[in-house]
Order: sequence, then C-alpha cells, then structure tokens
Amino acid sequence: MQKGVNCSSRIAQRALFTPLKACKSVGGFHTPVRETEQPSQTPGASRGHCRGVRTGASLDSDRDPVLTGRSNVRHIKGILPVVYKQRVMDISTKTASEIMFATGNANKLREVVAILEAGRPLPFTVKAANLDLPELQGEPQEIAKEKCRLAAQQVGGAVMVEDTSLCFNAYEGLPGPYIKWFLKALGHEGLPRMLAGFDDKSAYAQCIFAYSPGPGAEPQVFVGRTQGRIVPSRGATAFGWDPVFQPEGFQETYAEMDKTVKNTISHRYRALDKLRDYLLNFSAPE
Ligand SMILES: O=P(O)(O)OP(=O)(O)OP(=O)(O)OC[C@H]1O[C@@H](n2cnc3c(O)ncnc32)[C@H](O)[C@@H]1O
Ligand SMILES: [Mg+2]
Repeated sequence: MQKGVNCSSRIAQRALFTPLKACKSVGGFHTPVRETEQPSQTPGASRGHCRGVRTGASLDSDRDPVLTGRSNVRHIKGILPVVYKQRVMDISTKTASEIMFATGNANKLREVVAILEAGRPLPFTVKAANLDLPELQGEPQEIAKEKCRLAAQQVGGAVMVEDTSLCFNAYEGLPGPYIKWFLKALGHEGLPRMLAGFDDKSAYAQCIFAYSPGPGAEPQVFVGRTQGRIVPSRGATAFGWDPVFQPEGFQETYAEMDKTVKNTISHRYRALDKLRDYLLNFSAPE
C-alpha cells in the first residue's frame, strides 16, 4: 500500500460501500455488481456478467459496459481495433508477441495509445481487448493484480490492465480506487464539495498498470502518481474527474490542458513509462 492511501480501512470501506450490496466473490475479492448492469437474457450471462465481453467495435468512455453475455474472448481479436502496432525487435532471433490491453474505457485507451506512440517503441504489438472486468475492492495494487489475473485468464495470453485512483489527502487517500462510484454519485460539482470543510484540498492521481505474461503468472505492477489539488470543475467533462484535478505546478486542470501536456505529466504516463521500461529491459519475448 502506498503511503498516504488508507483504502484498507475496513470501517471506511463498509461505510462507503453500503450501496453496493450485491457482491459476489471472485478469487477472494468481493466484486460489487455494477449498479447499471441489467440482467442479460442471453444464455450464459447468468454464469457471471462480470466476465462478459463487450462486442461493440468502439468503447465508450465512463459508461458501464453493455453486456451481451457472450464470454468467448476469441471474438476480441477480430473486432477490436489494433491500437499500437510497431515491431522493432530483431524478429529473426525473437518472435514478436502480442499484449492485450484490457479496458472498457475508451479515454484510457486513447491516452495509452498516445503515450506509447510518443515514446520508445515496444517490441510487442499491443491490442485493445474490450473486456468487462469486475470493479474490485481492496488495496489499489491488489485490485490491479487481481484484475490482471482475471484478464489473463479471459485472454489466454499476455495482458496489461490498469486501475486508476483519485486520492484526497484530507480523506487519507479515499475515494482512491472507488472514485468511479463517487464521480457517478456526486458528479463534478460534488467531488470538490466533499472538501468544503477542509483546508487541505491536496490530492493525487494514481495509476497502476499490471502486466501478466499469461494465465497463472504473477502480475507485475507499476505505479504512477501525479500530485495536485481538487478544484471546482473547469474544462471539458469528457474524461472522468479531469475537470476537478489541477496538477501541481499548473494553473489548468487536466481537462483544460492540452492532451499532449497531460500525457507527459499524468499518473498514467508515469506508470506506463515504468511498464515500458520493464517490457524493454526484462521481458523480451522468447
Ligand atoms: O475498464 P477499466 O479499465 O477498469 O476502466 P474504468 O473506467 O472502469 O476505470 P477504473 O476502474 O480505473 O476507474 C477509474 C475511474 O476514474 C476515471 N479515470 C481514469 N483515468 C482518468 C484520468 O486520467 N482522468 C480522469 N478520470 C479518469 C475513470 O473514468 C473511472 O471513472
Ligand atoms: Mg474499472
């Protein structure tokens, strides 16, 4: 657990998660059922909607997935866009391989593509896998790892996932990994209001990438943090809590700044850069 994050506080979690009652256990974690999920009529959906695969060709940002109940990940490769394709290795000695980036969030995907394209090329092909992964509870690193294990099982190969937290220092790191639900419930006006009674408006954005070379392998995690403060909403509301987070050293919120700037200072950039280093230095494909 990173310093300053106290998301393990059972009391806090219980208090915060009373609305998320419909839980089931996956791999020792409780997985709150998404509030907007509808039971699917499709045969097989009842086996676990958290494992469903979205089959649309595009991803929608910040919308809970519309599940079809289909669980055959072999469909993924055929229908999803190749997001980053560059082979730089000497493939006469090494076989280039493929990593699936499993996410349901189109904005994340866009940023990951932009960050990867702007930096040193990877010796892997990275493709998007539009999986619907459960929203787990627990420590951010454990959430990312478990998400990665589940994704590796679904994909049946190398996979990377990420989980993002927004942590208010006045709240000892909460909402943290539960920011999605806070944003959904309180909106852009409500998040700054949470800090109305506090002098300390400081916060940090945290991104954790988890990478697994395949099912059964222990995922590696890579943490990126950007310090900042929570401010009244300013800028476009296209991506999550961007309008209420002003990174340290900037007068603009994430939402107001140019995307190319965000992608060189963001929590996502910092974590992805570490993953890139790892993949380049320690994990060349056989
Ligand atoms: O399928 P996954 O990858 O899990 O996508 P998600 O949208 O469920 O994402 P998370 O579980 O990581 O939840 C993080 C929440 O924070 C939001 N978010 C993530 N990265 C962000 C960023 O860089 N700026 C603003 N909001 C962000 C995101 O839209 C979610 O509401
Ligand atoms: Mg998620």
